[in-house]
Amino acid sequence: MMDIKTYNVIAKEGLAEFPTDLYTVNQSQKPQALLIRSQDMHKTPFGTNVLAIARAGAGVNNIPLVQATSAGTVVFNTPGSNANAVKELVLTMLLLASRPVLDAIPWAHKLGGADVSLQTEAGKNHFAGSELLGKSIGVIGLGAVGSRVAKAASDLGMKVIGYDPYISVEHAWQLSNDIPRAESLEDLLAVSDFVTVHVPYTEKNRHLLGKEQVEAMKQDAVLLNYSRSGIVDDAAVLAALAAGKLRLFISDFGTPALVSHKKVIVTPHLGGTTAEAEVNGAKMAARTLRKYLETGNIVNSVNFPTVEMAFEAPLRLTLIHQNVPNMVGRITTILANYNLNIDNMINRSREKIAYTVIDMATVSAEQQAELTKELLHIPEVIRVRFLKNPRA
Ligand SMILES: NC(=O)c1ccc[n+]([C@@H]2O[C@H](COP(=O)([O-])OP(=O)(O)OC[C@H]3O[C@@H](n4cnc5c(N)ncnc54)[C@H](O)[C@@H]3O)[C@@H](O)[C@H]2O)c1
Ligand SMILES: O=C(O)CC[C@@H](O)C(=O)O
Repeated sequence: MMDIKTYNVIAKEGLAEFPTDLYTVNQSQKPQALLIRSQDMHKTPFGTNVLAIARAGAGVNNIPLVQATSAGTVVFNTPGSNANAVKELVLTMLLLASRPVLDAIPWAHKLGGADVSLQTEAGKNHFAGSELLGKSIGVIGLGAVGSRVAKAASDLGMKVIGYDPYISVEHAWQLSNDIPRAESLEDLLAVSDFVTVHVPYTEKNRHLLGKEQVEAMKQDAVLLNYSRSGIVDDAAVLAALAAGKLRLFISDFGTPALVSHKKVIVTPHLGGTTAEAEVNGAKMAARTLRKYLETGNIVNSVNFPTVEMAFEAPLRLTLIHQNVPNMVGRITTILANYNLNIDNMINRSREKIAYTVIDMATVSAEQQAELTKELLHIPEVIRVRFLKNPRA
């Protein structure tokens, strides 16, 4: 039995992916894996018993990746699982930024008496808005969310300009050729009536939109942050608003200064919060965890290489080790000393970490224990697991 510990609200459809004959959920003090959403794992200690952490969602800045990697804990996310939800909320906010319905609705509900329609016609011009058609929007980050926002804005008749110097081949293919790419962030900021940012939070992206970038924006531009707190320098935006620059700042990440400001609209980290996205993310996270725990295969990891090898032999040995020369040689020498024949093998690395998967015929539990001990004796080996193939 393996135990999965959850943090935050995880959709029941995701938890149902764990068969009860193989898994328990939240039953052990030493779980094999964690399934989380926004839980701050920088402040939540987890032991080396944790083989993997799956984040149902995109952003992984809530997880100490360097610490997890050196402990041999594989971290996964669920790319794209909530991208449509974020896209739809960004569209909602673009429309709300253009049509003052948030003020108009309470006004309309206060009207009374026999002449509601007369009062309506007399007062409605206070709530005249503008249209998105023909306005320009700069989309920073053209991944799962940004590429969808760019397409939807273009479908609404907006002039879209994108910026993503690190775009993946997959997302580049998805993006229409009609959407021009800015050479630099400054080029995008100079021409955009709306600027929306969809990049991950990393040290490099901290204050990607800082004082200089806010100053480079159009006088009446609207800035949206549905990425992460810290990617936009909120203080720089507040200073700009105080100086009469920018029409509106819309953020999914409130602070005391933001929530009390008249030219700021805050949503409570709602971008990925729809019933559909929560189910998508939880199911995807659970399936990714099961794949790793049961077969050792790694997909959608943010700190380990992708490794997929069909599990056909009776037994699989997986090793997490430092990415240094001659590891495979040292590992296979130990196996040869036990006279073990290798059926299939794969070795992949990512930065400082490497992962080796070796398929072989069955060996006894005793021999597995001996081998594990001996392999862990190699100083650069971090974790050793034997997995039994249930179908062999
Ligand atoms: N508000 C929410 O609830 C919510 C929901 C989903 C995602 N997010 C946030 O949005 C981020 C993006 O999500 P995604 O699913 O699109 O991720 P993604 O990985 O598919 O896309 C991110 C894109 O940003 C690009 N990028 C990175 N740094 C950049 C930079 N400096 N300039 C321009 N482009 C840059 C990458 O090349 C990539 O294409 C997540 O990391 C997460 O923090 C928030
Ligand atoms: O779990 C959530 O509700 C938010 C997820 C979102 O911020 C993400 O990064 O995917």
